[in-house]
Amino acid sequence: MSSAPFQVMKFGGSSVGSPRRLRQVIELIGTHAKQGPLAVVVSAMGDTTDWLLEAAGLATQGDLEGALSVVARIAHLAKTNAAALDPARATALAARVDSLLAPLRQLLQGISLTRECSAPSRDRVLSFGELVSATLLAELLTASGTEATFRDARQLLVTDDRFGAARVDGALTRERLQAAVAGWRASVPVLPGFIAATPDGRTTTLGRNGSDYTAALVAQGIGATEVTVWTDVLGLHTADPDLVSDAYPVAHLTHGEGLELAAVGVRMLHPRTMIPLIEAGISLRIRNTMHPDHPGTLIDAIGSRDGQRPTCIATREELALLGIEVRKLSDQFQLGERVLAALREASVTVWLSTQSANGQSIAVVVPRPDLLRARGALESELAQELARHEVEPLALREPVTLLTLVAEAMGQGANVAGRFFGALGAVGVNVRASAQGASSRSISCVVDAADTAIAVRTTHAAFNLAHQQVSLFLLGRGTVGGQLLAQVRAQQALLQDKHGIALRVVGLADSRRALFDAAGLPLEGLEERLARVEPGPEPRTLVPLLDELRRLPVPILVDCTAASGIEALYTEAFRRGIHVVGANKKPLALPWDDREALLAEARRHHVAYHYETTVASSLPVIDTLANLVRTGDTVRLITASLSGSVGFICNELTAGVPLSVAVRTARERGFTEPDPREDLSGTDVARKALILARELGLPLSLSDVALEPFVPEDPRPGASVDTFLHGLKALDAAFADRVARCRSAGTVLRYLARIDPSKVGTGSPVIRVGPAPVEAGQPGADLRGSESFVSFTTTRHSDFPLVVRGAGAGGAVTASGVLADILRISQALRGR
Ligand SMILES: Nc1ncnc2c1ncn2[C@@H]1O[C@H](COP(=O)(O)OP(=O)(O)O)[C@@H](O)[C@H]1O
Ligand SMILES: N[C@@H](CC(=O)OP(=O)(O)O)C(=O)O
Repeated sequence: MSSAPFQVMKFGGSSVGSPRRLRQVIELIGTHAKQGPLAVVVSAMGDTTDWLLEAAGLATQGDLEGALSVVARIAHLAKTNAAALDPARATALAARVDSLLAPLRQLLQGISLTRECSAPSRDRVLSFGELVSATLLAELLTASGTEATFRDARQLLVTDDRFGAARVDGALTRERLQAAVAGWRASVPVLPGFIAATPDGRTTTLGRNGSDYTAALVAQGIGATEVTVWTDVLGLHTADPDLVSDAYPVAHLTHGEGLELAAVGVRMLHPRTMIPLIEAGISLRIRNTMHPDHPGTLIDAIGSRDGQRPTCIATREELALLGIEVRKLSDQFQLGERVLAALREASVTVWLSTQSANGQSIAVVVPRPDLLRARGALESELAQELARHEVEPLALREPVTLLTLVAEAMGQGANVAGRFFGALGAVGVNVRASAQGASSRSISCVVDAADTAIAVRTTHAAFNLAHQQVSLFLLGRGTVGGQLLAQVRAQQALLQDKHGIALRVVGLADSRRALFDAAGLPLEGLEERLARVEPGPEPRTLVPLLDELRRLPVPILVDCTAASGIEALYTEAFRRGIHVVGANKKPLALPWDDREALLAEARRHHVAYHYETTVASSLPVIDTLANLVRTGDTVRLITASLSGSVGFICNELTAGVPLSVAVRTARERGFTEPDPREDLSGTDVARKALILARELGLPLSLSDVALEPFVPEDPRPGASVDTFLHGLKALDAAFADRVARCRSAGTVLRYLARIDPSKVGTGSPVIRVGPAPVEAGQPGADLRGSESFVSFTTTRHSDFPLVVRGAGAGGAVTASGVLADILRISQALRGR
């Protein structure tokens, strides 16, 4: 037992920030200490380090009172935690906290008097967080029955005097640790992370999140084989789980991938943590204190052999992008070298640098807090050139975020860069600078801070999710809209599991109300929720919501309304890169030039506009016609029964049902437009016929349609729907008579559209819509229920027309057609 190798465990601030978590930590250490020798490294409790920075800032402004109140906050957190864990010794532990913090109070007083906080003073201030937490943890462990001792890291870790981000003297540190470890077996050593000291004993810090670096150095120094970093997430995730709710923990990574992730800014790993681990072949585990049974993430020399394993997206925020450009190209200039050397000299971390191929310009990304220093260094390095106007004034962009994709096997995948930038471009994120390492393990780019969340979510989804997220903004909560919501709800799981498409309804609106949530609206009771929203006095503009929609993955505006004037909103959507799926016929029946302009706008912005359901509901009519035309066939005649509702009414009439009853039933079954006059007047059929004719490229308009209404025009067009339905009774007898005459002639009454392109230029109407008797045996004679049919007579289909036939009306079928259009967009994008 005594020769068994040590285990090193690091507990981050999140693990010791509350009594509940601290209790778990003490239990974990107790369990592991029984199994073998253990060394513990601990961070400051919760946000203590941030608070210490705040206190130093206030003191520097001369606000001692403010600074001391922050110290009181820090003391309160420590005392509360300690008292909760060891109530019997609460008073003694509180006194301990006060005595530990007494020098901090003095230090802040000094800073407030001089109004200056030097780098060494700042590091001293910051050291108190870890000193307090490590001291208390050792005491609480001992009280709980696990013998533990505070070991001051400042006597073990030796660094240079670059305060704030000190460099470790590896050899000296190892020497000291090796000498110390012999005394660590009897009592668990508890070391403060993050802090160290210069050879002459001045306190330094290793840089933010430096405690895991401490743990790695300790492991290397004492010959441990494994370091476990305990935190508040189930391991290293495919992306920051705070930004991407779909991110998931990665089981196994190589040291190389870990190094890359740390180097590009994954907050949970200090940039230098991996180096001692790689040097000594030590594996790193990242685990969740609250789920000690979960294996978390293992990072070791082997990594995962799984070629399909996930790709991580790392983000580093709070950065600034500086651009330097030479006005005239000169061989002697060596701009890049000089810029990087000047920044190195000024101790400015450079997160990314990228030079133009000819060396004429360079962009560097630096931490925002270092910006002044970076500018100063560059301006003095290039002072002469700037004065002679040989160099452009420095260009600055802030705040920006560094976004990096990391994967060991990335070089083997096809077109990773294309997919990465393509995904960003598709959601309108501008890439300000980019770089791909020679290692091919990562590809980085710089985006505006405001775009961080959308950029991470989008690239994460493009590379990691077995499913593709599709964001739907649904207009209209009538029959079709309601059915669509029901179908999305019913199909969601299957679409995600079997087809890899995650449909998310992010918005629902009617003419006066809207609900929107970028994270997705819960579908249960959604329509009722919308109905409860207080309607605005005016029809509301949805354009601001389009601005939110455009930022989501695969944004689609789904129009299930019959609204007029909606084309303005479509145009706004297209301009924002939003696709449109419309069941609404009106935008397609606009004057020819307006319709063409609308379609051109969609093409210009490379977005889809699908409207298959505008003609015969979900029947594949538009698509079939488009394919005939695309493949070079010539359409000679289209005959169609395009109104499922009027078709249904014809069948009811044939069966002896009075007109007024038949219309009412059709409306109740959702076959008619909300106002059945649109169907009975033939306007709706005329629109559909026009849409079809226009698909043939015929620049016709509604006024070109020779239209005979099914039911004579309502003499009171302003009357309510109910009044109109009531009034239909007056026509029952005439219709019964008409049907009887058809029957005796061996025909069936139908309401047909005929599109005859040969009539173009003859003066006869190309499109005719009206009631027509159809002989038994002819297409359309035996339609059942609300069936529609479209028959295409073409050069290739001349003897037997190509017939598309089936249910052509009703909320459910139309909604299914809308859903199919939505899925077409998603599939086309995936295929691409
Ligand atoms: N790729 C990632 N995987 C996991 N966590 C991440 C990732 N990127 C950022 N984080 C954030 O890092 C946090 C853990 O790091 P940190 O704040 O240093 O914790 P601790 O206080 O335990 O050291 C997580 O809670 C998460 O919000
Ligand atoms: N307390 C220091 C060091 C550290 O590593 O903290 P954490 O383990 O909570 O990330 C910081 O906040 O930077």
